[in-house]
Amino acid sequence: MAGAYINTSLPDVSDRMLFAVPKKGRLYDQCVGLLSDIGIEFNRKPRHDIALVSNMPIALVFLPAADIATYVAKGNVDVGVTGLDIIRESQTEHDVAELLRLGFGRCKLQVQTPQANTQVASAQDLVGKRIVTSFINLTRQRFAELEGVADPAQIKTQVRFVSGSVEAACGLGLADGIVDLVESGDTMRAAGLHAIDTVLETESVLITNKHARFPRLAATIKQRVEGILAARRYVLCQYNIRRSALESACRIAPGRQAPTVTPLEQDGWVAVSVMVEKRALADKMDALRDIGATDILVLQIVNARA
Ligand SMILES: Nc1ncnc2c1ncn2[C@@H]1O[C@H](COP(=O)(O)OP(=O)(O)OP(=O)(O)O)[C@@H](O)[C@H]1O
Ligand SMILES: O=P(O)(O)OC[C@H]1O[C@H](OP(=O)(O)OP(=O)(O)O)[C@H](O)[C@@H]1O
Repeated sequence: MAGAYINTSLPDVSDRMLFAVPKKGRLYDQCVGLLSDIGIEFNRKPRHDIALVSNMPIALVFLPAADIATYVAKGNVDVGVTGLDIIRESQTEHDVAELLRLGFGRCKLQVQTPQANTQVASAQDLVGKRIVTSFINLTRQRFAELEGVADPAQIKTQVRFVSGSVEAACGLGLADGIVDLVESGDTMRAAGLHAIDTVLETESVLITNKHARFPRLAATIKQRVEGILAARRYVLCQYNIRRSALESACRIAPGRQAPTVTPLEQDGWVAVSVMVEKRALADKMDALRDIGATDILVLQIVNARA
């Protein structure tokens, strides 16, 4: 077997589901935090890109975020976490199944141009000009739309690939515009650029190969992640209210499925327990108070299952 060799320092992963995780960069900390929250225990040795999970038949494979969609699509790994932008750019959306949007790594892929260049007010004004980006496929698709051309290979806009520091391209005179990710906008503004078009809104996604070898395990991971996402998004709100006001209270805070209602020892009163979205909590508490709810308590949810 030419080229084949056995590396005895690599763990045997043949019976394990391979789970790809970004090895560094913007998604790394959030992914590792999520793994811990869903009860995945592992010990990653320094400079090792494979770590065996000690309490589940899973091996974590630490890979560049930009390559994960392709590895999952080709079946080199079974499941993975990466950005929607990467899935679309690597044109793997038909070969991977999206299990779950994860709510972190949220940003926009935007067309940007120097603020000082008043000749360019919209992306249409960049048609036929020079664009620099790490997202050549998505950029060509967007300019094909703007140019009214069916085939992105036929566009007249010149799209050139760079692997990083995209924002420097206009200042260096290499481009009339760039297409890159924007979250806070700090990097864009520091480079004297502003956004004139949004190509894609992205966030991180849990994906699996369409012919996954471990569908039950992948479903378990999905279910656990859903529980953690729900726990992060909701709190448990408990209050007492007169039974006569219960219907109004349930309209204010209907919960995910329905509130749990328990009779109180005090005649005509009930205790209610309901999941409430954190972002709406203060308004809901005010509204419940206004219709006579008392002893309104808010409890943190550590984990959940639907
Ligand atoms: N500013 C940002 N805010 C939120 N999410 C981001 C941001 N930048 C990138 N991402 C998301 O994280 C993914 C990986 O981006 P990142 O810049 O970490 O790439 P990387 O090249 O793997 O890491 P590095 O830049 O350290 O080499 C992106 O494809 C995108 O989905
Ligand atoms: O709008 P902001 O909050 O400033 O974020 C945008 C920046 O984040 C990403 O780069 P990152 O910092 O991850 O480094 P990279 O250029 O090495 O990928 C992206 O490529 C932008 O440069």
